[in-house]
Amino acid sequence: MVNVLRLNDVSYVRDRRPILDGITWSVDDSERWVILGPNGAGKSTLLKLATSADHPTSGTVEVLGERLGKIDVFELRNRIGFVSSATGRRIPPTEPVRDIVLTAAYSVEGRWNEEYEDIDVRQAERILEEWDLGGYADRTFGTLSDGERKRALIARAVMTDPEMLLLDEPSASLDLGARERLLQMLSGFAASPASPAMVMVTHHVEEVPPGFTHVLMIRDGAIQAAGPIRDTLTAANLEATFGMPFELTETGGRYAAVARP
Ligand SMILES: Nc1ncnc2c1ncn2[C@@H]1O[C@H](COP(=O)(O)OP(=O)(O)OP(=O)(O)O)[C@@H](O)[C@H]1O
Repeated sequence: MVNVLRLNDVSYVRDRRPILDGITWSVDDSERWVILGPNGAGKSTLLKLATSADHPTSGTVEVLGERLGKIDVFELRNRIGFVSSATGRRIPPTEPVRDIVLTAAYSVEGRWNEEYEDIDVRQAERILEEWDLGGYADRTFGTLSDGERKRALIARAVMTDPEMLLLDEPSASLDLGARERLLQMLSGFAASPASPAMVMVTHHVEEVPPGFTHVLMIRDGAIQAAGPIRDTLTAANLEATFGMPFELTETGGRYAAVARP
């Protein structure tokens, strides 16, 4: 097992307010984590540190074995796949889906006059098929549905064979069918030993893909619970995290929660 992310007593303070408070957490390459918590809990801020886009106010963050503040973060970022609504906004709407994936190999958004290697073109074709986008390669990003866009962004993120894949609410705004399709794909991807470590932020236990191994539950910037999903994703921990009692059920690796009357 190789450690890909390690936070030690991390705090992140803005406007004198602790947004993350005393977070100690680590992720190994074989693990697939879900970060669960209410709006404003600090989930995206945690991912921002994991992508090396920002530094903690105190404590230490090690990403892929490198301590933030001591290394060239641009080199590091090429080894991390990251999908969020913000990454989607950076893609030009006129960009064909094939190029969205292909340009990741060259760390650019929007094709210019680059010459692509055959090996990259073949890899992009393979990944497009894998994420069920083979028939969309010539379509432009602006013409895709939300579900297709999410898959295109994930395909782009995995194009560089990242050592860690970070997904910030990938199924937000998807209809039931698109959500289920995406969860099946994430679940299949998570099951492969060749896949990188994964960390996925969500608000909903229904969006936990089967096969994800661990859960980190946060509220007001502090960890409420963290550990293997089957021991940690409990009604008691949900109550501590979301501040109300829930009935939690699990069927075939899928979770559902409703408020307890
Ligand atoms: N740079 C900043 N300056 C001031 N406040 C910030 C900054 N970044 C985040 N915050 C605040 O920190 C809190 C946590 O934000 P964050 O986006 O990490 O939460 P989240 O758990 O991802 O929320 P959501 O589920 O709603 O996306 C929020 O109240 C947000 O307004």
